[in-house]
Amino acid sequence: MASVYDRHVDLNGFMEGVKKRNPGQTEFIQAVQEVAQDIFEFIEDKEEYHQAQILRRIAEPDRVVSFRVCWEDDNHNIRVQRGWRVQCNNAIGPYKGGIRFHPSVTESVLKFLAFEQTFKNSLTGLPMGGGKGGANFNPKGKSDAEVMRFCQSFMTELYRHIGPDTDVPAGDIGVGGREIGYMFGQYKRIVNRWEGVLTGKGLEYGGSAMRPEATGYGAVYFLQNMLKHGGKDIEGHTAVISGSGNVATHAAEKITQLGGKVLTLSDSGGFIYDPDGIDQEKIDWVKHHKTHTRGRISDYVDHFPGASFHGDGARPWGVAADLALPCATQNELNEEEAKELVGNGVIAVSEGANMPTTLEGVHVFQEAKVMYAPGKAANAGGVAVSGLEMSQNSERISWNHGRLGEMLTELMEGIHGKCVEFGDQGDGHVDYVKGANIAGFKKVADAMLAFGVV
Ligand SMILES: NC(=O)C1=CN([C@@H]2O[C@H](COP(=O)(O)OP(=O)(O)OC[C@H]3O[C@@H](n4cnc5c(N)ncnc54)[C@H](OP(=O)(O)O)[C@@H]3O)[C@@H](O)[C@H]2O)C=CC1
Ligand SMILES: O=C(O)CCC(=O)C(=O)O
Repeated sequence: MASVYDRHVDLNGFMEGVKKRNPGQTEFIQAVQEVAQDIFEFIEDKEEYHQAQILRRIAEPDRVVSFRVCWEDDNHNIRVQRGWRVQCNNAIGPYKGGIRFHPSVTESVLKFLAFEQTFKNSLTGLPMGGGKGGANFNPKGKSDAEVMRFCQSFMTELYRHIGPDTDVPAGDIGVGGREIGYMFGQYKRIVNRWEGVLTGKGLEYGGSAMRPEATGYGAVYFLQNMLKHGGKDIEGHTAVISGSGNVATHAAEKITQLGGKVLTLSDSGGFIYDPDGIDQEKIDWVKHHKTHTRGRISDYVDHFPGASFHGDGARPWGVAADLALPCATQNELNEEEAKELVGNGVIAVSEGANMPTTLEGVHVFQEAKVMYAPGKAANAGGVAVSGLEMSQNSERISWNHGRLGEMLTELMEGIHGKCVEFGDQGDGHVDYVKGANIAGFKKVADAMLAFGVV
């Protein structure tokens, strides 16, 4: 059997090695598999990448830090959670990527996210490496005081592993403005320095205008670029969106602003279908309900009676629409659901979430030649605006909403262009998965080559 160090090891041999070294880490293995198939094709005749074992090295995080997070709930019970920071690759800049608080968080989930982030951050063109962190803590149902105590305890360990030129975390599922505030306050208290160590901060203390909107808006700008490339537009088209958090609500807002009609939103309890369209007033209600009241999407139908709620964790992919934007979580759109979307005539899919489509689902979109944008390209607007927040903090300046909006639009156009450059199939179709994987890989790989064996 070929060794993983063999120049001629094939994709299967490589993946066997990944599986052996990461037993049971299904999400991480899935993310590596999705990238490896394109990279193997790309490096076929590029001896330098083989000799330097670049892909093998990128698929091994620089380090995984795991730690205990101990905190006290409102009833004075001592609670123990596990926290992690996965620092995947810092070849092109400090580690950068969000923090997720959700009961489903495992080392495998964070390793997949940090691996994806490495390629995504490279695609932005900004100097940011890839990392991700989090804890198996569920903020749902917790009081503000409990969330604060948890965040402070989490940062009391995390602070020693991060820094403005080392690793700059941000938000993700379960981590929004409130959590970033508590974590930033604790970091500042411990190190006695104000520095841009987190992004997604409040505007009052060094945050960037446009960061809350950036991921959702960016996913729609990417969609707009794809449609334009195919001679189409968002205006007059219907869209199904999953999730009802930061990414989903801002994606819905931008689709609506551009003349599209959003039919669905969801959460882990199920989805709402509103045949009249989820307009700005309804989106504002959802934003407030999820962020401030911290309620459920099912409550939507009590306020907007034209809509229906489909419970038991149902997902919206059976609703016929022209556009689909999965914006909730990983593996939330499977092969059957992809077939259903294709059967209903979906034109384009833009992933606001990270790896929301299973590998089998991706193949369905690819075979049907649907315009399909993987998360690492489509949702890169969030981290790109985080990169701009880092620049603003370093320079002690602040750009306004309008300027940042222009920069986000340009950045998404640039990412789309890179995907086309490496993913153009020559028959008018663009394989955006391949384009994103190769463009993201090449920059990181070339930087690693420059460093020698480190
Ligand atoms: N925030 C950002 O800037 C970026 C986020 N992303 C990705 O976008 C996705 C959404 O993140 P974000 O909007 O920030 O997170 P939020 O916490 O704001 O919202 C998450 C949404 O997804 C739903 N959800 C979470 N887990 C599940 C699940 N297991 N099944 C069904 N629904 C679920 C939540 O429902 P419920 O309330 O029931 O939990 C909620 O509606 C994630 O994949 C994230 O990694 C990507 C790039 C940047
Ligand atoms: O803004 C950031 O640094 C992180 C965003 C993120 O976690 C992501 O792109 O998945």
